[in-house]
Amino acid sequence: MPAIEARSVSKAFERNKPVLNDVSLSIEDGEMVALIGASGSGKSTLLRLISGLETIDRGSVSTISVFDRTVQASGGRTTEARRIRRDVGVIFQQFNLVNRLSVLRNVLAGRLGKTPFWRGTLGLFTRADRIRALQALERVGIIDFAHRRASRLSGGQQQRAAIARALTQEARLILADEPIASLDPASADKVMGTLARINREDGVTVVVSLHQIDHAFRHCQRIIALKRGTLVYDGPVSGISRADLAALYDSDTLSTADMPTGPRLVGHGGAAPEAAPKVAALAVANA
Ligand SMILES: Nc1ncnc2c1ncn2[C@@H]1O[C@H](COP(=O)(O)OP(=O)(O)OP(=O)(O)O)[C@@H](O)[C@H]1O
Repeated sequence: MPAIEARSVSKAFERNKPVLNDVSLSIEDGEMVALIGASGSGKSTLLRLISGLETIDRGSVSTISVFDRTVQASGGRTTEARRIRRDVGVIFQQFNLVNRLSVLRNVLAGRLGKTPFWRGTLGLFTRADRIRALQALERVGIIDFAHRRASRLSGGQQQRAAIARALTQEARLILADEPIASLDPASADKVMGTLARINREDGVTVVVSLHQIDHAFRHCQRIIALKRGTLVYDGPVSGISRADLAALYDSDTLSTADMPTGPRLVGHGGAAPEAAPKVAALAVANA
């Protein structure tokens, strides 16, 4: 079953200014996919549409399904979208934790979708939920900070707390929108390594938008590239070249640090995409 199925997705915030233009893609359960593209290419918008945080254009033929349940259709969010969100963990660049609450309380928020409303508002989580949250904190390596205020964690630690929240939620799909954009290289490595491990060990599908292409090469098996709202590449990381990347970013000065020198993949449990890569489209979009 595909984790995500998007058909002819278009989105415009202003009339005649499409931010996404007829984007179709299918991501299998268990894949770890990097979403890349220059600033403003539509990565966040696509992730927000998949998670149901944004709505497709009214009257458009776009459809988006998550685990075979329709999130967007007939020009709007479906009534199911809210329920589907229980299976989807969303991680943003700006660590979306509640600063004044403890790390543990933030992580327990992952249980809210599965907790009766009155219990959740009073913070009355079950013992099983607390154990689950502590186990998640242990897995992401920040159990020692469980009772610390979220605001007192470093950016990388906050991002790992957000991953622990998704684990506690038992998310089957994690959508991470530039989760390492504001982190130093070592913290970025830890966050990406944590996402890759969860993907590998738990089979959680991960779609992560990135500006740091080297991380896409190191941790992901498949790349989907957007250029000015159009999907221009969808295929294995091994199928994308320096020239393709230069075309994608309109740059002939890509840093060598952006390209891998060794093996491109680290151990990964996801399924390989079968669709032929659409490298040719890059040249067209760049023309
Ligand atoms: N709520 C909004 N209202 C109006 N325009 C928006 C809104 N959200 C995004 N946009 C516009 O849509 C375009 C795509 O934005 P988006 O954030 O999806 O790109 P991105 O590829 O994620 O960029 P970045 O890498 O800089 O985060 C941009 O031109 C942006 O200004």
